[in-house]
Amino acid sequence: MATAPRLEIENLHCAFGGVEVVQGISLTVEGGDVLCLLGPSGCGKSTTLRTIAGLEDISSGEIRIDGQVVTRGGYTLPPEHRGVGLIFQDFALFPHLTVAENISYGLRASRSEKAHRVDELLERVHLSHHRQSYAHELSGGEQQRVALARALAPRPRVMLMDEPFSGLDNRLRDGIRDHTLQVLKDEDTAVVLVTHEPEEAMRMADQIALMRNGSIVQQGAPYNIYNSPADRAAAAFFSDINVIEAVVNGALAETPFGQFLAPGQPDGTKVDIVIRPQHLRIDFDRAGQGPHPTSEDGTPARAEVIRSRFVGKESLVEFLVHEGLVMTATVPNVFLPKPGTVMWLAIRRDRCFVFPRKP
Ligand SMILES: Nc1ncnc2c1ncn2[C@@H]1O[C@H](COP(=O)(O)OP(=O)(O)OP(=O)(O)O)[C@@H](O)[C@H]1O
Repeated sequence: MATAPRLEIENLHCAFGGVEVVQGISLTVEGGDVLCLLGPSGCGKSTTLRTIAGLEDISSGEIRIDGQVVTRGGYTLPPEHRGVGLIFQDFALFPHLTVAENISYGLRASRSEKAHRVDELLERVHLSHHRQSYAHELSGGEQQRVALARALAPRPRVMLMDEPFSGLDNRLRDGIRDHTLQVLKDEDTAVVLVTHEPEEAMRMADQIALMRNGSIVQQGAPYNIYNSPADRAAAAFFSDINVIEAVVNGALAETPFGQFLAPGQPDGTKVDIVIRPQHLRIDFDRAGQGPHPTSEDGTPARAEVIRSRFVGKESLVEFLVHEGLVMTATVPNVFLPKPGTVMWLAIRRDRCFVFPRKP
């Protein structure tokens, strides 16, 4: 018989004072997998997480862990019986307990089993030398690792993490994220991680659920979400975008970069053609001529440099294509053409998206 997924959420609704903030969310997470709830502030990420923990009542829907119903309209298994671990932004360590005591605090086991589990986790989070330290003697990163070990100690079936890295120093964050991910994978727990940072979601997630206004607008592996966004806003959530506005005529949208296919869109439909700055190609002007059109890049358009800036690994060059259409290209390394320089821009056809415009 096939085993049930570690965590299943079915058509979850949750409201505060009659206002629905979670509107029909369904999700599945397997053991050892990380699902990131990603979205702007107020879209309902934390509320969803809190319903999984059993800290928030739902209006309707169902939550199951290893096939066992933990929340259903009118029934809620108390948080302590769900087998879930929680890590929030403030690690909330007990200041009067040592690192080892913090980790063993929630463990219900014999003294020797506790000692064994604490040793194992201290090793896993590289803090064996700090077992007798107190929270105030640890750096932010070390405190985060104690919080992780403490949440993992009872071997939770599901780990819930709400912006767990946002209080950490920028320079440390990447290393701590990678290490945390490794520890979570080794423990085979199913992880739901809330974040509003796309880079964090891309780095940590096996699956991203992109949320907006209480609903999931798109769900998939980071690569797929980035490369096949569901709509203009989904594309814009992950990077700056360029948008060319056009109107459909005969299933085609006419632009300065040639025609784009708009299959299934009736004549007169307004569409947005979306392209990320790194997918514009730049070429030099040769006596008023640009490069030849190709099937890969379509027709190039003449454009004038407005501004160029070097921002570290790459340069940002802003172009005026025509009145009302400004486009930005990113170019690796240093490329700083002067304002007024005439160049030619082309769009990588395999990297652009055509979306009907939303009102
Ligand atoms: N206990 C509550 N009572 C009333 N409204 C609430 C409560 N908790 C959350 N909300 C509202 O529900 C909506 C969703 O909040 P939630 O915290 O889930 O969003 P979020 O996506 O996690 O945002 P953030 O990233 O800012 O934490 C918000 O409009 C918020 O004001």
